[in-house]
Amino acid sequence: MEHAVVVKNLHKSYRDKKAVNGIDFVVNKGEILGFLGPNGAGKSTIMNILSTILSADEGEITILGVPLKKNAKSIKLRIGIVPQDLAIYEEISAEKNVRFFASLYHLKGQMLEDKVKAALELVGLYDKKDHKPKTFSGGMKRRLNIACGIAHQPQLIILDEPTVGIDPQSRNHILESIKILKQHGATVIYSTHYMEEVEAISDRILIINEGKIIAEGTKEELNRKVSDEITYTFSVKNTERLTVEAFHEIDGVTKVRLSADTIEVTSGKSEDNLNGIIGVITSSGCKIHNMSRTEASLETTFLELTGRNLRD
Ligand SMILES: Nc1ncnc2c1ncn2[C@@H]1O[C@H](COP(=O)(O)OP(=O)(O)OP(=O)(O)O)[C@@H](O)[C@H]1O
Repeated sequence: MEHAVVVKNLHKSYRDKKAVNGIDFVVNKGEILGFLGPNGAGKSTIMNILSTILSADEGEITILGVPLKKNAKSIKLRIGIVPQDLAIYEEISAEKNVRFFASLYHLKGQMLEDKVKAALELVGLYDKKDHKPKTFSGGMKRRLNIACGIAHQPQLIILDEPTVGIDPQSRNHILESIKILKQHGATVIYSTHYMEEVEAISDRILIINEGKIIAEGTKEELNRKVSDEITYTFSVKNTERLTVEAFHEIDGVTKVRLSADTIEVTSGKSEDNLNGIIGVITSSGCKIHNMSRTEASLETTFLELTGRNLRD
């Protein structure tokens, strides 16, 4: 797999505060990498270092095949940066904003106009191109911020919490836009503390906490790291004749909890034993009213790995 970004042993401190504490990761070409971590985890620091805005104290970074050290200027022209704080001009039209930022990348003439139009269309603001951002909602400003960062059609796009505090419609629009950028061949690094966003769009997820990467993988791989188990919960009547032992005779069952109207059976995920479990219940004369299944979610995985809730 070709790598768009390779980061080795990255460190960054602000005076005595260690914000990034020796991290290594790669970003595969063409993927959306979700950077998930709570406030203060170090996400912005890493995004700013990759964006060439901040310099690292220590570490080696290669972006699009070029070492970042000594090549920041040329790399900057090949990447798109969508900063956490809005970087738009409130008093000039949306179109002029995008044109200004795109022109910083040496675009001119018809090529510039085409890319400005494409960027405004991507974020759903082309019909508002003549309006000034001061008249926009928070979500529209965030969308314009993205258009400004990506209009030059960079190979690598770095977005730092691009959906903070916006309406669901704008959020969905932004997530869809990012998927389209990937379809057009871009590599995307996306930092957020919203679990559902990384779940919705990431090919791979890095979980960062206190300046360290504590887990990485696809959503499924991360969940498997914490638990390979599934719990079936049955709402029932007449549990008097049921015994815990009867369930433990079924292959894969690891835990059973019985109460007057509920049965919880935990089992290895890969076991094909649901029929056996239901058989034990019904053959004892129990009537099942309802059943649900619970697997480890990214939320529970995060809690397990960090001891912190993402929304704290
Ligand atoms: N300029 C700075 N001076 C001193 N400390 C800083 C500075 N910038 C960040 N920090 C500290 O470094 C740590 C990492 O901050 P960073 O902004 O990278 O985290 P984050 O994961 O992006 O959080 P957030 O979601 O709040 O932006 C935090 O403890 C933060 O307070």
